[in-house]
Amino acid sequence: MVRVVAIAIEGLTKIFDDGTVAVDNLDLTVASGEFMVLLGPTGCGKSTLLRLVAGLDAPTRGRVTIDGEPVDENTPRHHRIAMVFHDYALYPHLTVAQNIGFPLRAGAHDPPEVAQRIAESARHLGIADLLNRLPAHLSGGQRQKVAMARAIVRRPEVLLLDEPLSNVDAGVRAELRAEIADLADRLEVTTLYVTHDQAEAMTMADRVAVLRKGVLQQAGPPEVVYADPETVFVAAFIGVPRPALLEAAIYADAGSVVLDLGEQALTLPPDDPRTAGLAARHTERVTVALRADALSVVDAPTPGTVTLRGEVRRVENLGHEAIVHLDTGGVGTSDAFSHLELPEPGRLPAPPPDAPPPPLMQRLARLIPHQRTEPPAPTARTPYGFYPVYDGELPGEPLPAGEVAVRVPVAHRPRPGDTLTLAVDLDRLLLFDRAGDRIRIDEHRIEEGLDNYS
Ligand SMILES: Nc1ncnc2c1ncn2[C@@H]1O[C@H](COP(=O)(O)OP(=O)(O)OP(=O)(O)O)[C@@H](O)[C@H]1O
Repeated sequence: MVRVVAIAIEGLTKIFDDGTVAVDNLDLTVASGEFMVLLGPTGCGKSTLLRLVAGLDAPTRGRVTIDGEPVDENTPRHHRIAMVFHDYALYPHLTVAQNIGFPLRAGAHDPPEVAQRIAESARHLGIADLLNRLPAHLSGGQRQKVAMARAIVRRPEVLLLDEPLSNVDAGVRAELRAEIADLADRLEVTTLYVTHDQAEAMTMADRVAVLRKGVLQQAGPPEVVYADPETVFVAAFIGVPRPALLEAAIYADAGSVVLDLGEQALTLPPDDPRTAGLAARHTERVTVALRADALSVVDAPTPGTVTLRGEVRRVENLGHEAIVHLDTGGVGTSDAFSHLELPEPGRLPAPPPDAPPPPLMQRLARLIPHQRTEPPAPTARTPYGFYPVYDGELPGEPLPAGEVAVRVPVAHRPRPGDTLTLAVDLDRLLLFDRAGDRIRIDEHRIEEGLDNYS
């Protein structure tokens, strides 16, 4: 079934008077009945975006339409939109029933209908037995349910939720997550849900939109943003434990490709399409993202398997499994290079000095011989790989050694100091360029193929 686009956000930009760019040229559509989660770190513009969708603030550029009708500051109480904030904002002197019925007070509803709507909303949230209580006599979870009941009492078509569970106890949060997602589904209401909690995003969303500094990084189903991230930021922001981000240099020679991590290298199998795709990036510096599920402990390297060695630093016993953290001797990608840095409060930082050159310059750069011997002698190795780091890229302080994490059965957990061999699943090996964008090896191969025909 083709879903109708309920919310269309086009070229939306919000620049505050002090110059803060809170939302930056954002395009996003939310289908009718869809549960879309806006996910990102604090200050990335989630709340600002929600307020623009609600018509509470005016955008600097761009527009929002709901079912084709523009939303603007003249329609802040758009009758089809309901919003819930994290602080519940209940009236302390009103009972639960009066709080839920509050949005109907000025409407054209007669008292029996109001009572019926309040009862219906309370039933949806499972709080029908609390109707005569005052908010002070409710738990945090119950208060949030009252706020939700109040939001749905007008039977909105669009529900905007701004971190509604952030003030609720951790224990109740998981339960409420499921209830809210289930409620939105039953009511077939189009929902935009803001959170910085990836567990919330992954468990509740039909699609997750990941924001960084006001810029949309990626929107897609939870399993896609997890397994197929478009930027290093998305890869690093989603997943527990966080993936290891390691500096690497690509070295291609006579059909084989090596991802050099410094103290050790991943030698990719020749004749593999992924190897062919990477060969064109000979000498390029990249970030390798390795999630725990891209790694598995093996007894010893076997032919055809790509392996890493690591020394066990820490073992976290979670009862059902253990997470083993190993030092591979690799170099962790610094914040400045990984594009993971959080915005300074109130202001976006200037673009990093190592912002990528335009594509033509990148191509030309590959043609410029770098200072190295060919083939690289072991002495040419740096902590970053075979090739010396290019000018101006080395930070003053040495970077921490790159740790990777792997899951093992508790019964087979190693001890700190043990050395393990890890097989790397090449299908889950994620590579990113210096701009933080995903290197899609197959696409690159197609591009190269086209080049050959031009
Ligand atoms: N009225 C304002 N004037 C100036 N800057 C503002 C204003 N409101 C928000 N900002 C800034 O805009 C950026 C985005 O803020 P916003 O509240 O949308 O982020 P957020 O992702 O919702 O953060 P959080 O998760 O902490 O609520 C931040 O840098 C914030 O400091």
